[in-house]
Amino acid sequence: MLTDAYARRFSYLRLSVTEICNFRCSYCLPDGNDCDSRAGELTLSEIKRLVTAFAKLGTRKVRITGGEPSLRKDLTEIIATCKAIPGIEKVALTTNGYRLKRDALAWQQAGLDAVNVSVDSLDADTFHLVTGQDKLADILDGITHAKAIGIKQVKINTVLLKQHNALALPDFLKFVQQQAIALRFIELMRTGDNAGFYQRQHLSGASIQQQLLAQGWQLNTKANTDGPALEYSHPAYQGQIGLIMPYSKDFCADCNRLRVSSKGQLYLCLFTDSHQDLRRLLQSDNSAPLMHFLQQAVQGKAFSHQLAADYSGSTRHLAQIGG
Ligand SMILES: Nc1nc2c(ncn2[C@@H]2O[C@H](COP(=O)(O)OP(=O)(O)OP(=O)(O)O)[C@@H](O)[C@H]2O)c(=O)[nH]1
Ligand SMILES: C[S@@+](CC[C@H](N)C(=O)[O-])C[C@H]1O[C@@H](n2cnc3c(N)ncnc32)[C@H](O)[C@@H]1O
Ligand code: SF4
Ligand code: SF4
Repeated sequence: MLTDAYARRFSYLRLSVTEICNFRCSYCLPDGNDCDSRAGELTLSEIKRLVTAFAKLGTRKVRITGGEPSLRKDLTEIIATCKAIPGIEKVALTTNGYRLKRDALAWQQAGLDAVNVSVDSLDADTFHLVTGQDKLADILDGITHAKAIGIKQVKINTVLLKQHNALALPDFLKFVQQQAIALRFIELMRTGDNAGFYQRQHLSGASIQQQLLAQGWQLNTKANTDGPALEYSHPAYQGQIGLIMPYSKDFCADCNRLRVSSKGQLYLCLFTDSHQDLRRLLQSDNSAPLMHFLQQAVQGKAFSHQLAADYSGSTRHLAQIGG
């Protein structure tokens, strides 16, 4: 099992498969792609070797992310490859939803267990303004479709933005009252590129948490491979509300995840400036050297990010490593 110096165990791999994205989310890639090349993206066989080594070291869940992972033409094969690796129990995807309606069935048939879709506003104009794409209705249809075809877990991610969705809690609550879906608010994180935007738009999730508790929402228990969200349920609501609050105390204490970028770099944390190139260890089916490297590398994982000191490491934006 991959275990770090603080006895944290890593059962969850976040694997980015591309840095490319077709959206222009104002907190992430406001000017669109700053990388227009697919050169150097991990190939299917490199992904297979990578995930095999992680699985032998105790990884049970792989979340495929990006950039926008659905822009990879071989995404369905990537899902099937990850799902077929002994030890991998759950294959999940984080997507902007652009290809959900078209491809969700193929992904589900390839073994996709879970999909998280970014929806920053339930108002079509605001959604357009924040993401640069006038596609809210399409993406909501895609979410309905993904649930209807039997993808076991479908969730929504909403970045909390002072200007755009700070006052929209009643709309989001109404949405989850009628839909059996978990909607998670993510506190906006400062990255290398978004300092000014962060200053203007960051909002703590604490007041939403207080409102939920005051209205009788109850914290759900977590599985070992779950991400950092605190998810709450209420008997009068079909869905759940979650909060991802990286600025809160002890957020990193139970970190269970590691990241590999689409170019095969190991990131021990979302916000670090040191990453290690794994590519040379992905050229052979012998997992042993890669497993040994990972076991050593994980000892260098810091206890926590340093966001409170405005330090984002070398992370310019989250499309670079998949959030
Ligand atoms: N700071 C920090 N933020 C994270 C971490 N993991 C997830 N997030 C934030 O939460 C966002 C949404 O995460 P998802 O890709 O939906 O994955 P998840 O929350 O692990 O999802 P589940 O597997 O459903 O629990 C990420 O893009 C990040 O913005 C983390 O380890 N550290
Ligand atoms: C980087 S995206 C990659 C996957 C896909 N393109 C998507 O948007 O779901 C993953 C998640 O990170 C979130 N995200 C991006 N930049 C962020 C930031 N600076 N702070 C908080 N969340 C951010 C997005 O809203 C999205 O839910
Ligand atoms: S958050 Fe996702 S969809 Fe939006 S620009 Fe970043 S990578 Fe693209
Ligand atoms: S910020 Fe780093 S240490 Fe903290 S939860 Fe995220 S990946 Fe883990």
